[in-house]
Amino acid sequence: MAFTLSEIMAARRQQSQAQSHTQRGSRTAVEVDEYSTNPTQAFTFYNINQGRFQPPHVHMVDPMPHDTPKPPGYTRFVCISDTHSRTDAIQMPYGDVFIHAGDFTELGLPSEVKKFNDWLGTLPYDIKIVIAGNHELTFDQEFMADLIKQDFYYFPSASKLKPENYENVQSLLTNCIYLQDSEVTVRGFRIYGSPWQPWYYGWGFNLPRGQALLDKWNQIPDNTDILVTHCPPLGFLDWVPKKMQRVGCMELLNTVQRRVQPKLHVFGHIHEGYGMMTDGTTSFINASACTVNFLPMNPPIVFDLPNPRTT
Ligand SMILES: Nc1nc2c(ncn2[C@@H]2O[C@H](COP(=O)(O)O)[C@@H](O)[C@H]2O)c(=O)[nH]1
Ligand SMILES: [Mn+2]
Ligand SMILES: [Mn+2]
Repeated sequence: MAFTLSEIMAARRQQSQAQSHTQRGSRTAVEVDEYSTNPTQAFTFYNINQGRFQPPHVHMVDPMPHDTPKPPGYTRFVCISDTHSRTDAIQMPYGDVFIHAGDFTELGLPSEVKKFNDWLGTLPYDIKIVIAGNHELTFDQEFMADLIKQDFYYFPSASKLKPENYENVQSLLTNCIYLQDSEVTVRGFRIYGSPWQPWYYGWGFNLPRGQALLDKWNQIPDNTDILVTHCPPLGFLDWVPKKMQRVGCMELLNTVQRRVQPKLHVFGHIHEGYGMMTDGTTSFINASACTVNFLPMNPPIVFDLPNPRTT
């Protein structure tokens, strides 16, 4: 891939801007990036994960073993995602706060949501936080309205659903706190959740890359401690090997690194990206339980954070 001199100069300007924001610890409003619609090219162009920050803090992190003792004064987060109605064999570790980053069903059918909620009811955590993903079709009311207009053409297996069965589908989640472009404070941590992701074959909560997604990320409060999204940010656990593509969201990356700077960002969606990384400020967890073949093989990832001081 060849870049012109002016493109290289523009990338350098962007890099040094990002670097000086990081050094000063300042937070800036995020604008749509000119390479937003081509994330694989943007990853190379901006040298994300290597040249954007000096010294390079970005690296993979080995998830903590589940039997690691929790230090006093810490809260343990148990992160999972993309369980796709396959929770039966999953071994859940000790922890305080459960976080599920979406795709807990295959199609968002009320029967699947009830089954997931029953499973949540068996889990021992003090607090359980859940967001939706693109597979929770019924949680996206606008998507369902369009699906009816198209006579369920793209999702015939959802055609037996009647609006009265799913209009209030969130109310079936009685055993958790459900976040949808909203936040909750638990144990002093501000947690924000959002289900949106870049358009891919017209599933639920799909939006075009660029301004439409940035409008959603702009709703994330500056002082969020833990961000939960369904999709990854560009360059972090977002590689799709079979397509040789980076598919994370550029505007989400810039929102996380330049404005919000949460301690922890939990997501899923790209099953192949299961694992953990850090950029020195934020720890990134792709908690996809299912592999690319939809087998629930990946264990939940646990993460400890010191309890915020309350004065
Ligand atoms: N090339 C892309 N592949 C994508 C994208 N979004 C998802 N995927 C692939 O699908 C699986 C499963 O995702 P799910 O939402 O259906 O559970 C994921 O692991 C990827 O392989 C995309 O935007 N581009
Ligand atoms: Mn999934
Ligand atoms: Mn998904």
